[in-house]
Amino acid sequence: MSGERIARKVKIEGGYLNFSSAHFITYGGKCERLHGHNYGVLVEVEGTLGEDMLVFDFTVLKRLTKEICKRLDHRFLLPLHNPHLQLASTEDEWEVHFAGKRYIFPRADVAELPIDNSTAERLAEYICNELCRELRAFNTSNLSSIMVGVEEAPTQMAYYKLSLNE
Ligand SMILES: Nc1nc2c(c(=O)[nH]1)N=C([C@H](O)[C@H](O)COP(=O)(O)OP(=O)(O)OP(=O)(O)O)CN2
Repeated sequence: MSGERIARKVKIEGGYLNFSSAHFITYGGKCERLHGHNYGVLVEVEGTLGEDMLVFDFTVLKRLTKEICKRLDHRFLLPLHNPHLQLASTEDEWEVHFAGKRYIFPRADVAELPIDNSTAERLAEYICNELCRELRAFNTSNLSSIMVGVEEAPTQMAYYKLSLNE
């Protein structure tokens, strides 16, 4: 039905939409200890019915999201733009300083993220932006928004929602 004014939503969650990563955030002038989370990811896409009566193909959305999760899985999440961390790199390693602490990470074990802190909020934003970049290869003219949720633990989740086609 063309000119449809009803908003619809598709959602993908669970399964392999997860990543297990190490991180620490800085907050309140402090830096957490290095620790890990089994992060869960959900994606919601809103829009009208497009071709074949789909808002967007679940299977494509899952594949794209899984690929992004895979790039984060079993890595240290390094926020490249954290003003409280001093970073230095060589071809093989990242060196991270905070006050008296110094970490050395093999480069192959690091996900280099263009964010200022590896909070669930920023991770949701990062994944959402990555997903939008991947979606440029598809017809998304019927979509109005995309939202990504990142769950640090079953009790705590952060969401980021982006309006599309504005
Ligand atoms: N809004 C947000 N708040 C907090 C975030 C975040 O990303 N967004 N992150 C953290 C820390 O990363 C912290 O590691 C959260 O882990 P958690 O296991 O919940 O910490 P606790 O040890 O305090 O919780 P327990 O339930 O006792 O394990 C903090 N806040």
